[in-house]
Amino acid sequence: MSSFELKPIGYVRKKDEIEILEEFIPAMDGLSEGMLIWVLYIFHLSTEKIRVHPKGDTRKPLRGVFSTRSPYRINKIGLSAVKIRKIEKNIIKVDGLDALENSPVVDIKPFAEVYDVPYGSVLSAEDILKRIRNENLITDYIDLETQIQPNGFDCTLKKVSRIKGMGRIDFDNSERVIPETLEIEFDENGWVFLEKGVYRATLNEIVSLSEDIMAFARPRSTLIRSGANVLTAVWDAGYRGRSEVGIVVYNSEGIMLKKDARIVQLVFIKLTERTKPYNGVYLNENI
Ligand SMILES: O=c1ccn([C@H]2C[C@H](O)[C@@H](COP(=O)(O)OP(=O)(O)OP(=O)(O)O)O2)c(=O)[nH]1
Repeated sequence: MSSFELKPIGYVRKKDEIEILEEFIPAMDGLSEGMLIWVLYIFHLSTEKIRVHPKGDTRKPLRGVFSTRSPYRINKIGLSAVKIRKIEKNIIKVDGLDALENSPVVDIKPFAEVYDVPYGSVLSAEDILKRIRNENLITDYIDLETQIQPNGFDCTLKKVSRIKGMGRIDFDNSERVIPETLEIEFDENGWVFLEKGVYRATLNEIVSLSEDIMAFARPRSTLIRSGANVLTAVWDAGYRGRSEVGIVVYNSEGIMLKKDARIVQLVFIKLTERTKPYNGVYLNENI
């Protein structure tokens, strides 16, 4: 193919406003306010250049256009990641579109964390929901709406146990001993009383981390305000299981926890690249 044609699907009518052509209005179905989108448009006033001065500054030496964001480029294609502020019929109002008036728009597509964020970043609620839908990031939760948080996911109490005996930790795990535990029963109303001390808790949720996601966890602040804390380690990429955390009750009055209480928030972080997945003894634990 030596060349091909692109047709405009709309135009930038004024700052931060895209007017979609009548015939392509059905293609807007599914776009909503607040959504992050890529807008691909044409730098219609620019000319084709193969080497450019970065930022148009002639004091800077010429560079290959592929290593710059210059509008003077071979196919004159511009792209901008913007947030939809409002949709009015065929007008999409956005924030931060870096395009001149009358620029032809040639495509719009959703910004997708999975494809478009190659570097590390904390997953937002929307990203977590997508990964729950697409790759079962979390299953066996009780109520998605209650447990999803702006940048994390609240995990809930399945069972709590007393730690019996002593642990042993060495270098290569060959002499490792993980202490036994003794489960504490919930009463007939589903409550458990924990006196001052250290406990081990199992969470209801099954977490399945793909090779590009890890997680940390923090206690809910309500727990801290009640004089208790949750002890957590690192959730490795590739881990799957119903995780266990420590609970420390500092309050000499103790604490009451109800079955399924939300105790700890997981925060998911995307790695800079896919990594060798976790393959330790806790893989598929408690499933
Ligand atoms: O508070 C936590 C933190 C992590 N995990 C899960 C996820 C993690 O990937 C796995 C193993 O944790 P870690 O790597 O800390 O285990 P380890 O003690 O180093 O043992 P091994 O290397 O044998 O897995 O346990 C928990 O259940 N609780």
